[in-house]
Amino acid sequence: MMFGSLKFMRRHSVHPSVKQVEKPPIPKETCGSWCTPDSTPAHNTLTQTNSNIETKTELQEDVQNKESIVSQLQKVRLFSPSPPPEYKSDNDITEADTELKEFKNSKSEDNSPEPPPVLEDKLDAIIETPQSPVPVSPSRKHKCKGFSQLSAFCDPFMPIDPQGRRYISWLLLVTFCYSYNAWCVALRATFPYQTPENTPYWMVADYMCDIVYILDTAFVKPRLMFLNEGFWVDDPAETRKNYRRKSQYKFDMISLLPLDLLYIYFGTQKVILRLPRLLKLQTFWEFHQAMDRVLASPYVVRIGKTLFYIFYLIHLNACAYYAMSDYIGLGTNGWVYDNQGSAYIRCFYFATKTATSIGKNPKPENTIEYLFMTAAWLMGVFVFALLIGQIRDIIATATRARTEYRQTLDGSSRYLRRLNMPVPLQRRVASWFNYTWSRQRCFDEPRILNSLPFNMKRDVALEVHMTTLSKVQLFRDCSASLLRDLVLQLRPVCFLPGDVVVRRGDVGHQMYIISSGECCVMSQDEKEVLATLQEGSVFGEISLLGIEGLRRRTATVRSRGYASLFALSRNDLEAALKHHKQAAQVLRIRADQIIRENAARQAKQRLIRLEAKKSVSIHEDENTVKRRMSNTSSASNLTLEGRRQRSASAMSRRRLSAVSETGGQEGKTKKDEAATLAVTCDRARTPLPTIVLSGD
Ligand SMILES: Nc1ncnc2c1ncn2[C@@H]1O[C@@H]2COP(=O)(O)O[C@H]2[C@H]1O
Repeated sequence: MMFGSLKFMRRHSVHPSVKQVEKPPIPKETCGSWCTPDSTPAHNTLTQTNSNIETKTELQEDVQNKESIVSQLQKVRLFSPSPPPEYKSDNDITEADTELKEFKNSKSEDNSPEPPPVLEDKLDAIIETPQSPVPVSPSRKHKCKGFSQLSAFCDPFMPIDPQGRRYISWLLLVTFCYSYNAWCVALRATFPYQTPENTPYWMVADYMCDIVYILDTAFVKPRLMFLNEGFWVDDPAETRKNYRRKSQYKFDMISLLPLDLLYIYFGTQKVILRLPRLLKLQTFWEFHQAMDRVLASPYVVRIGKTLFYIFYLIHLNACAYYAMSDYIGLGTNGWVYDNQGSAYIRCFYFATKTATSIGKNPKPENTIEYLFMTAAWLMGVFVFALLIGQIRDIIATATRARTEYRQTLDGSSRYLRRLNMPVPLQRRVASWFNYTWSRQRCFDEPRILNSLPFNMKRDVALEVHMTTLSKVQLFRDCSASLLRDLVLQLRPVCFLPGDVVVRRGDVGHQMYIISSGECCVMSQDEKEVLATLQEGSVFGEISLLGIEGLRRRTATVRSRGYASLFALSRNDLEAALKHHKQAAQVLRIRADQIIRENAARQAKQRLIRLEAKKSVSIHEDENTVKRRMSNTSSASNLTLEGRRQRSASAMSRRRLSAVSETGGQEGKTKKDEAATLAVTCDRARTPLPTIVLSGD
């Protein structure tokens, strides 16, 4: 019980504005921030002493100690409940900064056994969907340990991932063997290319392909894992059963029929006996589907497959033409092949002419030739339709995004011209389109994402924006669930060089995270750059935090070059911070630090201005006194004492007038100026009022 309460104290932050309600201890990783007491000096004190606590009284004393330390630390925070002690020097202004560093250091010094995970590690846990159907089965993981992936692939008892690279490489080999059979069986069956001399070479090639077929049917396909109601099944008995249930298994078995044994009766010239090998067509399709999935530009695969079909049909046509010519008699009439030149090339040429209806075809002279030509032309129509239709589809799909971009750009240019917009503005719009296109390659990202289920959408967004988000300090310091909650609310926006992202004095509606590029925080007069923010930096949050008197932008922020940012709306931020108090604290501390720095900077600038004016007026006074003294040196009736008094009064009059002049220029008297300065300095030193986030 006692240690339970101790644990509880160690793991929970003591927020003065929040009434403490006893909750069960939360797991360590959910507290992984430098804002939790785990990393505070209070926590260290507590952990050092807790081993000595044995009685209830000691425990209570320790709790009091801890609370006093925590309250001291919190006095300098924005969310301090009570007025702070007096600040003795300007160094106090940077105290928030030091405090942040201390907290970070104390985190590293913390004796906690588990260091907080870095964001990249956290992201692995955030993305819940498996990245590939590689089995999650622990048994498989265990079996794979110590073996190379290749040996695992060769192991006849290991299941195979159907989307793994090894399997796709294997499919490539089977597809190659299939293509060899598909082309060579027809070629050797019709053309006289298989002679008794080269038959052994052909047969070696044939049987090597047959070995690949056998290995595929006996050892690879039966080990393929499959999805059963969303679970990957990698049990060898089950995968084997699954393969045998498929029609593919039957075709694969028929394709292996050893009809070649009939060579004994018919001779090795009867290559047509290998025709069943062409039934392994499903593996050919499977390979193309797999390539379509894994390649960055699947259009290449699709075009390749279409061309394969077209050439294959023309090849079959060429084989049929030669067979027909051979049957009628080579060179016996004007239509048949005249047995001149390379037989295959001449016949392929004829078949291409017929299929594409390009060029003059020889006139058929008998019924059988007419029938052949009719069939060839019909096939030609089909080939043409297939070729044009498929290629058009593929190209249209490949360039659809670019076409849409062109249309949008043209539409916007026409619209701006019709409204007679200034040319520079038109150029800026075009420039924005170009930049956005070059960055995102699409304008309808939300539409694509919206077609996915919520979890998948979130995982896709996390993956896409992973590089940028892993650099955001806020997400590093807070729990990973904050990132999960926010990632879908982030809206990508682009800015051109010099664009104002937020303007000082405007009402804040969004905060920003820099995805790429740089943004400059400008001083009040926009002449000085206060800070240059880079990739992963967050800005524009102060006016969203609901700080009394700071609901408008505190500074102007401009993009330096092209900048890609993520915008997060006030409502989305508030909704997230309602559930992530830790993130709210991080933002408040950062806001506190920035406000103090800005206030200190302004106070210093005013002081410098005032000092400069003072020295100018004193200089002027001295000159005037000297002039007067020289003018009135002849007037001996004045005593030395009288002159001094007059000079002093003149000097004070001049000072006063100088100050009132300054006041006139700036709409303030010197008194006002001094008072403002005092207030500013005071503000810079004293903590700002408690931030009230709506929903807190
Ligand atoms: N000195 C500074 N250094 C870094 N960022 C600043 C500084 N001053 C203001 N900002 C940021 O600029 C933003 C302007 O809009 P906000 O006031 O909403 O939030 C502000 C801060 O995020």
